[in-house]
Amino acid sequence: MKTIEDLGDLRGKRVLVRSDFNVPLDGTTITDDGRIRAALPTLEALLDQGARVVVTAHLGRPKGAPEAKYSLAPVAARLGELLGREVALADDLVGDSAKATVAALQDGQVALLENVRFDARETSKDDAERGALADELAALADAFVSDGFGVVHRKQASVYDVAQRLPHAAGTLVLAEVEALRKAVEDPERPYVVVLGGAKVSDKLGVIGNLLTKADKLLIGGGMMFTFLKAQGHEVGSSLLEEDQVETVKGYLAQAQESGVEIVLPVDTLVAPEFGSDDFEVVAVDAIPAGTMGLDIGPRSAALFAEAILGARTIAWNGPMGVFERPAYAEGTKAVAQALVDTEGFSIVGGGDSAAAVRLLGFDEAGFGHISTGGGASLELLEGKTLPGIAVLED
Ligand SMILES: Nc1ncnc2c1ncn2[C@@H]1O[C@H](COP(=O)(O)OP(=O)(O)O)[C@@H](O)[C@H]1O
Ligand SMILES: O=C(OP(=O)(O)O)[C@H](O)COP(=O)(O)O
Repeated sequence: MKTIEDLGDLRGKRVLVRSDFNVPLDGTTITDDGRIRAALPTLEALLDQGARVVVTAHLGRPKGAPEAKYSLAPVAARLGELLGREVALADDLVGDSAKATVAALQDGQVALLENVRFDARETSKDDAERGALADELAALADAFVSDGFGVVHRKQASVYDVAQRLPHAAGTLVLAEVEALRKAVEDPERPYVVVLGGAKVSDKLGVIGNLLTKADKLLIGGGMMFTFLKAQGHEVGSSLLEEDQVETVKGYLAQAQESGVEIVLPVDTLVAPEFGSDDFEVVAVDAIPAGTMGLDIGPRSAALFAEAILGARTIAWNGPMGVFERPAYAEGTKAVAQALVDTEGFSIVGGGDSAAAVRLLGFDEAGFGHISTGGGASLELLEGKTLPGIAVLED
């Protein structure tokens, strides 16, 4: 991959940077700014050279139209504080406001475009639609730097198509992530254990087929566990469930058995009648009461998972074990994080929320082998897949 240095002298040049600023928010308060901090080295390197930096990023999953709760305004403010410079926020992505904001930039100044997913073309499956948006984005800049590692697994206009239209390079975050993760991908020390959880169940179920050919053990917690429990014939109440994936998961369970890979599922879970309720209890996974939802793995499961992690030489973890944002449902995630710190194996934590969980629960980042800013992206790299946002930079 080309680096920023390969782009030559960037003084006075308009450089479009794709960052991943998909940070956890409580209203308009950023609860963990790790992804913004991770973007700073590239932005500072460009600004120090006198480039005019235009940043594009997404927040959440808006449905292709502006929605106030997904505005990047809190991110612009935090980025300005961290850079120690004013960050102009355009009201739109490629409209009059964006054009005027970019035109007003002086050398060494930075602007942020409003949420790229407010434009439905960003995530379109249609090449021509994405291409039309990429043309408009490319018209705002002289060069493109891809540094949003958390989105390089997405074939989206601001990640993939725009790179085909401008001289391009990988930013320092993308380079560092790929280097750190490639080591684990190519020759993981064994036993190699992968821990999966979180809420993006349909996305992440897709990686399991390939992981079953790589890992020795898969530990499944978080929102993902209920589709597995259902596939085993258990009732899961009102827990997060991908009903249409139950058959696929049955296939994974059979595949694992044939190939000698162990899939470790929780034996107990913390349930409550509704999200946020303090009326919770721990039940066995074959006794989830109707009308309750599973919000964390239970203590027996946490001990089981910790034991597997402590016995491993390489551990990749993506996705919290429960709704860790509420202390009452954070114990499973804490236990897994603690085991990752205690193990003698090399540990990789991936994902916006998983990395945030580690910090918010008070763990020292130095206790982990690598904390990746990308969950889906790091998992797909670990699967051995070619990621569109990386491949396009290798051309
Ligand atoms: N049992 C569960 N039910 C619903 N949501 C859950 C459950 N367990 C974890 N989560 C949620 O998963 C979210 C993180 O998922 P995800 O985005 O997949 O992880 P990451 O960003 O680390 O890749 C957290 O906000 C957490 O509250
Ligand atoms: O948060 C992200 O990914 P992650 O939850 O897999 O770490 C990225 O910003 C990608 O977001 P997306 O999964 O909505 O494309």
